[in-house]
Amino acid sequence: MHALPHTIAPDRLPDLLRLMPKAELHIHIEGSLEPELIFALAQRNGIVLPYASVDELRSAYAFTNLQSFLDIYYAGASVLIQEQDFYDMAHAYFVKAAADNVVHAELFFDPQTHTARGVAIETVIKGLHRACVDAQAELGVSASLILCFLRHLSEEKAFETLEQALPYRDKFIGVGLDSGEVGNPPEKFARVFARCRELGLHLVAHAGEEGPPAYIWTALDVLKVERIDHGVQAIKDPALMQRLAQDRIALTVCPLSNLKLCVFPDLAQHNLRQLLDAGLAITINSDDPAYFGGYMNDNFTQTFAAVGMDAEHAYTLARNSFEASFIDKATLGHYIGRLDACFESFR
Ligand SMILES: Nc1ncnc2[nH]cnc12
Ligand SMILES: [Zn+2]
Repeated sequence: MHALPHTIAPDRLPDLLRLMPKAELHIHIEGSLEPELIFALAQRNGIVLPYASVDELRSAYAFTNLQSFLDIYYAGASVLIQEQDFYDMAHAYFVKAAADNVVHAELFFDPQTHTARGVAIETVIKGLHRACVDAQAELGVSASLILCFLRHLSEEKAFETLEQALPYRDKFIGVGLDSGEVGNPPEKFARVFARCRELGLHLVAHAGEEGPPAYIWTALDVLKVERIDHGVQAIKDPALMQRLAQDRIALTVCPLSNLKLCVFPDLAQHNLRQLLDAGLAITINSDDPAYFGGYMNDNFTQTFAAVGMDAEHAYTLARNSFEASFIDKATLGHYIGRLDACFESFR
């Protein structure tokens, strides 16, 4: 039975958005590294940063597009050396996620950002995985890992990374595709995604963040992904909109990220509500919260205020986040039950 969210008074909407259980499906764990932790890890590892202070680093966070962000994001990740560093980063994220009533999270990580600096993939995966296990035990947050290939690098490098990761196959549930989109279409990674599919891994890809609808089509038809990360450019292609709606392909949309990377000039002009009202399986996510000025509840409350959505939209977005996740049927039923109970308590 569905809850009846439309009976909830509008002035209670911000509380509802904050308190409702939700899943986060698009978070780059390296993008959760706050400036304070960057400085603490730099000190712990004897690394000299090209910034004098936390404030100076934070003031460099003024981006004009995806690449201007990626340059500073990869530099920030250079302080991650030991397994404990990866653990501490992910643990800090889980504490923030739990405070936002995120009850399930699927974390992207970029192994090539670390292996290129001589950090073993074992160090990366073991640190992150231990934090996932502890998130469940300490915070009641279920979590899993999705390994992302950097699309500005070659498919051969992606294959090498997959080989290095396979001894830890039980510690990640899928693969994704991220980094600079334009000029690096999904089909560049056709063979490595086919191999990951044979291995039974879940498949997702960033597509249509800055890149054209054609990249969303090839992510679906060539890579055979189960979700599209971002995907907001789909609005330009009615046939694609129809395909996404019909096949219930979820889009993991990240409103504050799109704002900070100038995909939309302001939040009021974000197309999330149009995509949702067109029947697409839209979810709200934070992408790189330490860089874009907000975690999950900031994304929800600011987007709702800017585009004028109601409790019905809130319910649909939270429900979509669970239905689009890679959790098993029993856990899905449990989380939907908690979501319905939350909405009932607001009536
Ligand atoms: N928004 C984004 N797009 C592509 N690659 C990313 N890596 C981290 N954040 C990203
Ligand atoms: Zn992303």
